[in-house]
Amino acid sequence: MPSNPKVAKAFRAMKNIGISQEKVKPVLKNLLKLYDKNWELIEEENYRALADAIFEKEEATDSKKPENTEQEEVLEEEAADEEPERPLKRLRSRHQEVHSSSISAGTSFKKVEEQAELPGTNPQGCSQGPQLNNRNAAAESQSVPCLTYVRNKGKQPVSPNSADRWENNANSRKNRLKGKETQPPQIISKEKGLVLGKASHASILKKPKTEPDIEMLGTHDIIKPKDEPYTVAMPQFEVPIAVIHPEPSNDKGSSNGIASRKQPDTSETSAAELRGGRKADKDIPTSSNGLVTSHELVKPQNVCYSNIDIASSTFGEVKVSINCDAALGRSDFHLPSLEGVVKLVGDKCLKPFKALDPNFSVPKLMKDMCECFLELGTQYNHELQETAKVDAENDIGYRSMALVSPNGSINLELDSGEDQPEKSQLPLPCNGHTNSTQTDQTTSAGNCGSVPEIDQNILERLMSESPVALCGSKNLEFDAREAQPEKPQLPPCNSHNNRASTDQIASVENCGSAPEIDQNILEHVTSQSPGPLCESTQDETGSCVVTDITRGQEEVMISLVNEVNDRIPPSFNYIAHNVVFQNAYLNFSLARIGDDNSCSTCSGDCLSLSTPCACAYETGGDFAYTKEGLVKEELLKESISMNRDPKKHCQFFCKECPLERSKNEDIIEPCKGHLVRNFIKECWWKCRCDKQCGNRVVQRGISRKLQVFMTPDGKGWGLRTLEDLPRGAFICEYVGEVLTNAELFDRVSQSPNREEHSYPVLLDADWGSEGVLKDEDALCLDATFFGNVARFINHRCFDSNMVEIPVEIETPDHHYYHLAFFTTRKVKALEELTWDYGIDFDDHEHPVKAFKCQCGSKFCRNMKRPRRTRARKGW
Ligand SMILES: C[S@@+](CC[C@H](N)C(=O)[O-])C[C@H]1O[C@@H](n2cnc3c(N)ncnc32)[C@H](O)[C@@H]1O
Repeated sequence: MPSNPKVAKAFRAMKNIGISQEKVKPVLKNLLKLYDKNWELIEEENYRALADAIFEKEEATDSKKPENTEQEEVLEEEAADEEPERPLKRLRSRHQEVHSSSISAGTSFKKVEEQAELPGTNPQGCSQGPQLNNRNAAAESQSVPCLTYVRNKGKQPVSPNSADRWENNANSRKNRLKGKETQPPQIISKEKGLVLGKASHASILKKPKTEPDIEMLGTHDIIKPKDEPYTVAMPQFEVPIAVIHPEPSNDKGSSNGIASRKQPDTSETSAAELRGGRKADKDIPTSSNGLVTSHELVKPQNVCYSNIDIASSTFGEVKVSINCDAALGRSDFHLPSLEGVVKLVGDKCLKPFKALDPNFSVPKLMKDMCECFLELGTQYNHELQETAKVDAENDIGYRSMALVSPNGSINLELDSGEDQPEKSQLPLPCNGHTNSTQTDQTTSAGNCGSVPEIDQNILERLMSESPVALCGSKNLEFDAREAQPEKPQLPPCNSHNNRASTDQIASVENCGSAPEIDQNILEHVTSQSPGPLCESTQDETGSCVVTDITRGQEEVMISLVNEVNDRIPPSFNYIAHNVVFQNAYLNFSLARIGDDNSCSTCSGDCLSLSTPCACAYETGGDFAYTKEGLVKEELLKESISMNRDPKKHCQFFCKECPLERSKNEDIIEPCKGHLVRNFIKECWWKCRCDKQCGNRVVQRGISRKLQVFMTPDGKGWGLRTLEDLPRGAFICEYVGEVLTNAELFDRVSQSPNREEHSYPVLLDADWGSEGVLKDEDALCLDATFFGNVARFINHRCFDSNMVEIPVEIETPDHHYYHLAFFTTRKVKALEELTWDYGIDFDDHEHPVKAFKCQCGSKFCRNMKRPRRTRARKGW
């Protein structure tokens, strides 16, 4: 045993997740050096830093060199002063509770009949459906409880030929999390004290409690994919952040996924020069601000907004200074925290629109910022100031200052730069500073420099939207130029103002030293916003056509046509992968994926193995896909049957249903039930099979020829296939913002027009494994503002040609998963693709008003009477 107990403990922790000492030792040694022997950093989150660094190292090197095996050497070498490798994944210093659902015992399913009964033949009828998808049978329905519960103790693969393999699916899934206390699912059972109430349609809608701001910070804990650069501080405000995705379709950023730092660019050319294509004028006034280093700040010549100043140094530091005269002479003004201001601006600008208001502009944003500053400043709030002080103690990349002149005019400065001198405490209220829009006259922040965390999103938006790009002084291997996916040439915009087009992209590219930002976000803001799809042209027949609504974000181009009416393409931000909105808790860590949840010894294509690997446990010991990449019959039938007749399937009932909780926290109605769904589990990073392994389908993205079109029957836009499709084919994932159920409730309640199209679905397939699910774990997806092609899929009652199946990719914790659509039958080219939202058309109390169904199905639930109850898949 090593003499240092901390080392021994680290070895033990790694051993627990299957990592040998040989692998741990060199990495631990490096980490110790890197963190100055700060064991706290290494130990936190159950040695997550260490585990991640080990995995990264493994991924980065094809050949593994055998290391010395003596643990003691680690200690001996702690003192060695060779330059350690940087950890390949950046860690966040904050502490975070490792969440995971407790495990419930698996449930044995009844074998489904070959063909699901049609509604007409089933007097019980299928239940009504969801708007926010939750196929919970409404409580008045006669739900079929699970009668047997079998625990898959051995986790042994089940014979692929076993007729019971889908029965084992749920068992294995419930057992997948290590070290979790097992507990049976909440089943309809009076003995367990669960109430099986009737569906109440009279619940009072109540705004959910909003989390305090302090909790909003640091709710995300995301490891970036190896192909992407890492972000020091994930954005925390209203703009969603990209969720990890396994194989970016565009090969951008660092090829090996290692975000390393470049040496600072010491060239004399400043970012402003690059943008303007000329050398900096050394006579341009420079800042004397204490926060700025000796590098000159150069004002670009093309900035002409009277109350905004932008200056950059030769090292790429940039300062944005906003002058807000409106506080002039106001004695009631007190300096608010910048965090508060940014939050308020976020609320004001972003909340109502999400996809940017077509009238959005940076000057307007800055004006809003000044107004918010004034608003908060005149409602002096001591608590806010305290928060600012606390936040100021955090080490953050972006600094900001708020200066108030003696005459009350405000000068806000946003400053990006990591080599700033120590932050100064903000004396509050601060009202004795010289105001100037000239950076050289700006008073030192030392006198008034609150340094709260500023939303990186705001900066990124500024980067992409501003006529002058903001550049940070952080130099990373990541080059914004690489971040631009190769996009097909798009026809010129003819109906909208595409502010974030190539000009802005170019200015970001030219920065050379882009701040460290999430590549996905950069893509969103540079290529997506503002929302409208503006590449529509008219073809010779006068039809509106968009060549590729994905703007190059999918492997295939997806066109849009309107041959029916004058409606122009909708305004939204196309994203190929989910993004996290705000409070949703996604805990991705390779360290959480044990060996029994990945195939670390596989190579090539797992589907060709004679005995299925560990990744097949989830699906009862057999892979979910055929060699042709289609979902296997049994799983498909089971999934279809679940949608068509949920009452025949196993449901769980939450102890305290998040849906009901968000409606009324004081009187929480009984849970109306959630289906226990079968998951597909795909191989992933920790697996050693290759990227083309047949057990990786959804993560590879859309491959079929699809088209968005205007439906002729009043359903608005729809999605259709341009090729014949076999049964069981993957079409697309439902991509959108990952929100908590409470956030969604909030969003929908605040929506000015609730009757408009809404796109949320619940990720409730595993809610039952928890006692009381926390708000941040009760997730859903909303594609209203950020989404992919799935947002165009229309509803069809009962006999839709697609079915959704939950897919586990990055995390065994099923709070978060992917919702993937597969065909339920052969589909002919040009047929519309539909899925059954599961809406209860009679639920008039639902926050989202149901549309009048035009699905045309002979089983349409909206037409047929008497009503059938059917649980929504959504809310
Ligand atoms: C996910 S969106 C589908 C795309 C939508 N048609 C559009 O134009 O953007 C859902 C919305 O489409 C419309 N919709 C979907 N299925 C429908 C149906 N069967 N009948 C009538 N409207 C439908 C409703 O307005 C619904 O809120």
